Amino acid sequence: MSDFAKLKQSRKAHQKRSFVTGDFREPGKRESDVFDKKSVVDSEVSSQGTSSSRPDLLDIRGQYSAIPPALEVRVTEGNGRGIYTKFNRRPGEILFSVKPHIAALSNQHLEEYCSSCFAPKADSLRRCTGCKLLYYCDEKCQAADWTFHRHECTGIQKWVAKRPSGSSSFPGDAIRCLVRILWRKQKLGSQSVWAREIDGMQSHRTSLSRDSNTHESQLYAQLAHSIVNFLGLNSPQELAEFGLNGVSDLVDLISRFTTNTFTVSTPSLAPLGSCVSPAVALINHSCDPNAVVVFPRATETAKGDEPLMQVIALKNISVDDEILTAYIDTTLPRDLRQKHLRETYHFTCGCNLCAPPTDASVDWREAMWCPKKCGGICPLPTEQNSLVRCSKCQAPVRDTDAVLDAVRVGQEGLDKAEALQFSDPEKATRLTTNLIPILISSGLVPAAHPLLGLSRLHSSLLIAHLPPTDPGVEEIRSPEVQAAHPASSQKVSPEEAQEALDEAIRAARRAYTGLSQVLVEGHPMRGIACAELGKLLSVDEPHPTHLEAPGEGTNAASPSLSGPSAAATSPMGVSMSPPTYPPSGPARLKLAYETLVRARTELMIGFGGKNEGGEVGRDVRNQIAEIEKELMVWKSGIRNAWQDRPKQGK
Ligand SMILES: C[S@@+](CC[C@H](N)C(=O)[O-])C[C@H]1O[C@@H](n2cnc3c(N)ncnc32)[C@H](O)[C@@H]1O
Repeated sequence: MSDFAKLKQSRKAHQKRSFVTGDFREPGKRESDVFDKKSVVDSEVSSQGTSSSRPDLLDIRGQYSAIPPALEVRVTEGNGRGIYTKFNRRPGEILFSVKPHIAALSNQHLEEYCSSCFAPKADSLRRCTGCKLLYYCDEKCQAADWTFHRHECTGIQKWVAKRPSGSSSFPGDAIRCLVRILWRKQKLGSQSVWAREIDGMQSHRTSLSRDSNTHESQLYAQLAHSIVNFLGLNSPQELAEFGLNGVSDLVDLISRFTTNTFTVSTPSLAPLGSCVSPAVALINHSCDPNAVVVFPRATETAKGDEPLMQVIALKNISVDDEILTAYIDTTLPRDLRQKHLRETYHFTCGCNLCAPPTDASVDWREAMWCPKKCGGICPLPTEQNSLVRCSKCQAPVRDTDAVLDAVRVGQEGLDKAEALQFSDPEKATRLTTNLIPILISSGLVPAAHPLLGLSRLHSSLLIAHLPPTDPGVEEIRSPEVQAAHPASSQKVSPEEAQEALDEAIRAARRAYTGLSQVLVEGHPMRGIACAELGKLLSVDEPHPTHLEAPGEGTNAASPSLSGPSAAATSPMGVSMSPPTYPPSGPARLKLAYETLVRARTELMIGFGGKNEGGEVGRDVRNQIAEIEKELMVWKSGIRNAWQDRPKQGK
């Protein structure tokens, strides 16, 4: 076997085609979606009652020891407590690290991840013999979680015995987190630092709607009902043994949870479950954050400290500046962000991105290209404002109704495709495939909503269902897929597999381009999207359609994401096809290399320089080293072929 074939084989052996283990989300995003919104239960929770039992904001005796001395808690009017830095900070700096007070995996991940350290299953996990629901790496992990699981284990067994026959439901991660809090508080006492930190978290009980039909009221009722059930109580009065005096205290607990919970994610940002850290929860929100919360799984972290949460600086932060993270998906347009923040967090964001738009500034989240193609952008028309112009050449957008229609259809399609992505991925892919060209031809920029959402979903669906490109590997679809889609049961030809890969690359590039227009360099979502693109580009390099001169495609320094900079005619006088994306041969390998180098730079910020960009950053580093060796082999091969070419006139 040639050196090159060996290198290529070793790269392929090491690589999966994706770094991402599922769809990826805003890091640390606190989602109301973590709760099951489907069933609405009978018990109605009163939002009335005495004023919030929140202790004095500044009374933090002995609490928050997880916050390092370089940071401090300050109170401002309107925003309550927040965390400020006493020193200047650089992008990629780890501001603080903490193990959450409470964490729980979501049900769909229970068999794939350890319920104590949240590590993915390596060979096998060991199941708890009591509840037969939670799994652990080993006895050590089980022992570490026993403090929290002891009562939960019996609770789950009772729940299973009581549930209606045929139902496979288990209490979800939100309920298990809430009930773990109650058992822990009962054990440690309500005056313990641990319990005071939990009770000191912001509650919005007194601002909850009194209308029992709102989504929030129904969610609260459902959670309250499930907590009482899971604890095996007959009525809310029995909550007294957990230090809760009646329904209003229970509503306070739920409000603290919904306002302060975080989504635990994999190092590639796929959501895994929920967690609560009162120290990290002191950080206030901005739609243009200067820091981010991630779970990078650093190599030097002891297993017992996982899942370790880290707050990482995304920008330069000056002394006395407030540390601000984003609670919601900041790629969304202003109205949707404001709606989410009001509904879940009960405040109106006053950050610079939320300030009313001016004529001079156009937000890429709500923009389209100039109709005259001058290179400028225009605000997207809305029902209220259909007279929009290019901010550069002032050309007006004429057919605003068509743009409005495309955006509306795109939003409906995105909602549908998101709902179908796991139950019927083929239908979801058809929706994204059909809608993206409509929005592009209407002039939306890659970052505009809902084009960016559709592009991200499309990319993750294509990556998740890529056929193998290696002709030596025969793929056969599962009997379920064959039964559901007989037409798709034939073997995939190498050409079809190659086209599917190229299509996934184009989709990943569109998603990364959109994210780059609205998120700062180093934002973890950008880093992961760039790593995904680099990884796809490095899966395979189809044979080049022409022979390149040495240096033509293999060593250009500028990282181009817009395709190869191929000349119109090759040095050998052979007419070349116009530049296409993605390129083939060594140009593709070179592009993969440049994209991965860029991804590493981004990941070193978003997941911390000291963490070497987290687990994905370290994978990317290894992949870069392998591609470097391959590029050397390509270069010397091309040089030899160039030197051996038949000379003209001879
Ligand atoms: C996770 S807590 C943050 C810490 C909180 N300030 C405290 O004192 O506990 C979230 C709550 O803080 C407040 N908050 C966070 N960011 C804010 C902002 N940018 N403007 C106004 N209030 C904010 C809101 O009441 C929100 O529900």
